[in-house]
Amino acid sequence: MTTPASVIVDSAAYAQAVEDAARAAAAYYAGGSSPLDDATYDRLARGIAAWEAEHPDEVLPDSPTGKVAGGAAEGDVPHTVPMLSLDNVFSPEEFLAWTVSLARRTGREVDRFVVGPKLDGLAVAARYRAGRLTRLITRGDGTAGEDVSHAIGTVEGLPETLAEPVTVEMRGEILMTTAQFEHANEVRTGHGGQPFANPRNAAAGTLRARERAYTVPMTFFGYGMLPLPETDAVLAGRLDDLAQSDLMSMAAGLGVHTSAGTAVPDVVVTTPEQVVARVRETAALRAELPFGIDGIVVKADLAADRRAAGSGSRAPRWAVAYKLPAVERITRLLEVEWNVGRTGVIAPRGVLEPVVIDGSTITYATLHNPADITRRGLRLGDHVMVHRAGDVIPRIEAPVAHLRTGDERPIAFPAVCPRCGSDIDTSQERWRCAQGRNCHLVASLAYAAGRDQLDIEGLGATRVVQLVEAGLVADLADLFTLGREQLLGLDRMGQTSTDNLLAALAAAKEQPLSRVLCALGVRGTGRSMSRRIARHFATMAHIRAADAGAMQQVEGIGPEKAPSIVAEIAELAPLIDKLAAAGVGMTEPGATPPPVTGADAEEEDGGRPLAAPGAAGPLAGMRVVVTGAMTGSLEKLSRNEMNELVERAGGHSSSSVSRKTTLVVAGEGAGSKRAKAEQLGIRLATPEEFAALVAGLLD
Ligand SMILES: NC(=O)c1ccc[n+]([C@@H]2O[C@H](COP(=O)([O-])OP(=O)(O)OC[C@H]3O[C@@H](n4cnc5c(N)ncnc54)[C@H](O)[C@@H]3O)[C@@H](O)[C@H]2O)c1
Ligand SMILES: [Zn+2]
Repeated sequence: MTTPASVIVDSAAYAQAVEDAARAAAAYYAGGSSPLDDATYDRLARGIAAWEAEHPDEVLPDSPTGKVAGGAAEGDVPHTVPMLSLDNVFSPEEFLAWTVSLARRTGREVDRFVVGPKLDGLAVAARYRAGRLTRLITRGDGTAGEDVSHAIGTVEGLPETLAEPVTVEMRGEILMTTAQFEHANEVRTGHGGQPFANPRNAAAGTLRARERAYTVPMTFFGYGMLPLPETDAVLAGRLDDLAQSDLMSMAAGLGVHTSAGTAVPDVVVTTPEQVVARVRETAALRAELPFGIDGIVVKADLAADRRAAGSGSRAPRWAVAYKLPAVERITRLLEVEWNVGRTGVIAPRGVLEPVVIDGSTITYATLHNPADITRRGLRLGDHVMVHRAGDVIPRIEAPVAHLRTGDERPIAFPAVCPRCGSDIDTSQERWRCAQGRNCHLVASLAYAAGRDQLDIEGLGATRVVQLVEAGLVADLADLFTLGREQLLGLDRMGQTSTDNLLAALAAAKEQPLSRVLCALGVRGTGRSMSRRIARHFATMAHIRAADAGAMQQVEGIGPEKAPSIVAEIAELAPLIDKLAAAGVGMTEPGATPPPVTGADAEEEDGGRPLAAPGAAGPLAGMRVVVTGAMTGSLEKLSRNEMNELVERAGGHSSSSVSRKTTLVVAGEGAGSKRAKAEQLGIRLATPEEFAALVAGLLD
């Protein structure tokens, strides 16, 4: 898979692209955050190169094409041997083609390859004189780099003295491990700074910063060693002749950190097929590595092969980077959702503008906890760097602060548990519902007691919490066996409130099946779906006997929903039994059970079409929408109760007006729905007219 190129259509677009690329690369190499993610930058760079190939006379001097670091970095300390970039391949085919063209150029096959991780940091040259680290230099433009010796002593794996007093230059990558990155961001934001977008960025920024009130550690991985002009001739000769793999063993022996101790050490193989196999192994390990890699580097191992291949001005010909798909993209943070886990942990989750990372569309990313959001300084609407590797949950790293428009909004933290409404324990970084594991129970009981379900007056969230905490209620059915004495024993429960609650519970037992079903909170069945199921089956026994096929006979339940509803009802069997035993109603007044269906039944009645359920009543076959404020005898009815009334009268209630709608009950203040009904020529009724229509069903 090659990164597609941006398409550049004319000179003006080309000039703009060059400017954008130069600005991005300057930020990227300086450790500021680039406005582009790597995939976007690479697409732009390829577009630029493609346009230049067609218009060689119009190439601008600032073009990144063919330059180390895209021409965006520089320095004033000359390198003894240029520090180059690497050419890229993206597939086994491209890699094989690379080996073939290399063999053609050198007139020989490469004998041995060394295959290792392409570490995602920045290249440095570390000069050791008589075994002491004297100078640290960045890659810069490849011929000269920047002196960053001030960082000596803060880079793990890059010792200040070697095991032997040799004069050599170590080359390698400086990066931050994931743990170092997290630490660095904590320290940095603790000092009032903006968090870094990702570990690479953090390493680049940290390495170049000269004066800072704090130091944060980084890690070095050596991948090259060469003589300096002062190196004695014997050693210089040896270094020039050693295989890459032997050089690295020697570096490790001198005390320098290399990939050797990691899960993806450099390995020596002899065939291109073995290289490809190793690439696959490394890619599979990527997500679990404690440091970032953006590919695999393949090098000719033997000095003779390297000499024969030589180098171009931008990259050596004896090595190539097998790139892995980018794991980071920049997208926007649209919302933050707060989800309560099984143990009551309240975790924020970012809703993203969908973005494709490594072939999957990502719409959510974890945000850890509120403190983390504060630390990262995130706001809604921010552009954020999103990281996703393998099956690991995508995470938001940091806002790309300079892309802010001023329209970003602060992220609101919940004041009470978003599920059950209880207090939140904020004493730890991970917030928890004060109800802990009982949160779910409190939430489901409060829901069941709600006005549109069992309508148990006096049983709000606070009272539910009290009952649960006192250990009196462990499920919905326990409510109906509560005794007077038990209730009186609770705080703030006097005679009157106890009597009222007991009366409300007794009344709840008389609720129709539709409300009991709704109170059970079966996933995918809200108020209107519960009503349809209850009217269709008429009794709980019929609902429980229904298989997925029978469940699909209910309007609005398709082949996807039916099995999960059936399964959940089966799961709820013990609770339903307990409710029935406590005297809770299990029938829907006015509904008749469907005739027996299934193979047997069909034979018996010769395939006769089933009678449409609930087809009787003044509104039989009608689709009714209720809108505006109800008045007169309907004044006290909630919207849910109105819908119930419509369905008891044999109609079908709906919340939006369409061509299928047959009647719109428009009360005071009815707006757009009324207008739409008029426009479509649908019959309108005032609340009074409607009340007359269903008079027989009103108390
Ligand atoms: N987001 C942006 O705005 C932006 C801008 C510029 C460049 N970039 C990214 O930078 C990359 C190209 O940059 P580049 O030319 O600096 O590097 P490169 O990816 O072409 O590879 C060369 C570098 O690989 C490194 N490397 C890691 N492990 C190595 C190993 N085992 N052996 C040898 N070298 C190893 C060295 O630092 C070396 O300099 C692209 O991925 C591009 O997307 C991004
Ligand atoms: Zn809760």
